[in-house]
Amino acid sequence: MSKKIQTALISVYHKDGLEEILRELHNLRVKFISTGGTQEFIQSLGYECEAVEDVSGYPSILGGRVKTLHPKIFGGILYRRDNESDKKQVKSYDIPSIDLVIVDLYPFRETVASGGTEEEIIEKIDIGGISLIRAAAKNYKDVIIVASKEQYAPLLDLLKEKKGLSDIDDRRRFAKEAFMVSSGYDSAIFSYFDGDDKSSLRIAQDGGKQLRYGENPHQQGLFYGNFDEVFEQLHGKEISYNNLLDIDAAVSLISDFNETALAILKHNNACGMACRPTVKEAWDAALAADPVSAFGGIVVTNRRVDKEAAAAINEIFFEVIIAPEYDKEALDILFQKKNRIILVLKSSEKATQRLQYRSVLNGTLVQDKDVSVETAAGLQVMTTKIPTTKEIEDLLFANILVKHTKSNAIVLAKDKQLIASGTGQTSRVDALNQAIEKAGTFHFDLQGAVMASDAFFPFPDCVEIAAKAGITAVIQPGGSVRDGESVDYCNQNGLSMVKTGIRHFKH
Ligand SMILES: NC(=O)c1ncn([C@@H]2O[C@H](COP(=O)(O)O)[C@@H](O)[C@H]2O)c1NC=O
Repeated sequence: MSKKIQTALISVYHKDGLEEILRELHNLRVKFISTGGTQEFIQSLGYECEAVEDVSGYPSILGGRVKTLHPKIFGGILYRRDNESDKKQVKSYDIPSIDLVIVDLYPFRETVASGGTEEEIIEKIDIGGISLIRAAAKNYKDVIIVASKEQYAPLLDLLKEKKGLSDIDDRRRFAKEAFMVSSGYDSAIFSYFDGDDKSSLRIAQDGGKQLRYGENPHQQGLFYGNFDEVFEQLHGKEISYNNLLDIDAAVSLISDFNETALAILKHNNACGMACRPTVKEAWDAALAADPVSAFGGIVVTNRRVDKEAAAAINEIFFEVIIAPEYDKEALDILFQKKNRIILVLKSSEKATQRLQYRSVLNGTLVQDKDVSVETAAGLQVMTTKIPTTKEIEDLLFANILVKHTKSNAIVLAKDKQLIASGTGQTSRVDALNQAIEKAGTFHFDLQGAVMASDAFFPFPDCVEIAAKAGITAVIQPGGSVRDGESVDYCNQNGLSMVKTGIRHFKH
């Protein structure tokens, strides 16, 4: 059954965006009841508005901690319009009927994010507003609840197109959104109190985006997150589930490099990467590692893409390009392919969360993101031979790459260029053999190249194979009971080896 709005209770923290709603409600002769600041705002626009205090007969107390929390307000929202006993009670206690509630909660998340003090944060835990939302949403059969500014547009549609008349489906939709707001709000409060304890997991992610499908077309997919906060999409088709996985891997990888770098990724692993003075040179060197795999991949760089780089990149087919900036002429070239996704990385900080979540069995695994980036100062030389300065640069370069490669992983590099990697293998020897074979396929000379391993060498077999292939320096976490055997082999065969003490498994 359609219901008409007669009285609206409005209590909003941020007043902006309300003007048009007030105008429409006023045109529909809706009566306003409001809390202090909101009442002042409504009256400043020339509309009549009754104070909550005048309805309840009770002042706002405790510095505003208690203002709407009164039976006359909550009775007016919660009474069942088709229940005779409720109707009698409402009449006898002189409770007004409230059929629209508009709330914008205290900005709790924002206060935490802006580094507010504990006292400021606690005061931003909204009590009355959240209660109004829950009450109105519970009684959606009779009441419309607008629990955030996101719902102003749907409310305006209702006011303009349906002259304020709502049916039960409309009101239930608003109620659903309201519970999303209230549960998200409480989860944020819980997370703040929980801090680093992780005593239990409450995740509230608003606004899930339906993707075309999941990993495969027969699977459904959704993305919960704020893509637009991280990227500006300048061009191309809709981003898919697999694109998002690759984009995440690409941004994580490139964020670990300070100098000009470019990587090409396929299925979350880098199949090409190099650091060079210009993006074009980095592209050429990255592509050389594996021009076959690069086809259809994701390109990411940490520098502005110019015309020269764009022209070179444009020569092969790839799905996505990510960069912090593009020259206009570069975009003219890159726009040539209709579906190509062109992204501006606006903020790499906002691109990542401190924690990683993964569904396992009937639960969720949570861990800190692997943000460790090893430096020369932290390396411990294990062999009598000390790596040269150039080898150390290559070792650190390869070590970052191996951290971002699926385990078991081996990365071979030279002159800050990825030569080849062994990815996601069930043994470290297999990973190394895969890398050596691939280097051969693309005619790389491994003489003087370095090897990085994501975890320690359980046996000396890897250094034996590597030495025979021409590798001269090795970086690994260390920690195997047989480290000594690998070190002995290196010493006898003129290799240097450093350990980082940090394992980088990526399962
Ligand atoms: N204490 C209460 O009874 C109460 N009732 C509503 N509020 C909040 O007060 C704010 C609006 O206050 P004002 O209209 O005075 O600017 C809104 O964010 C609303 O969610 C309250 N404040 C916090 O709990």
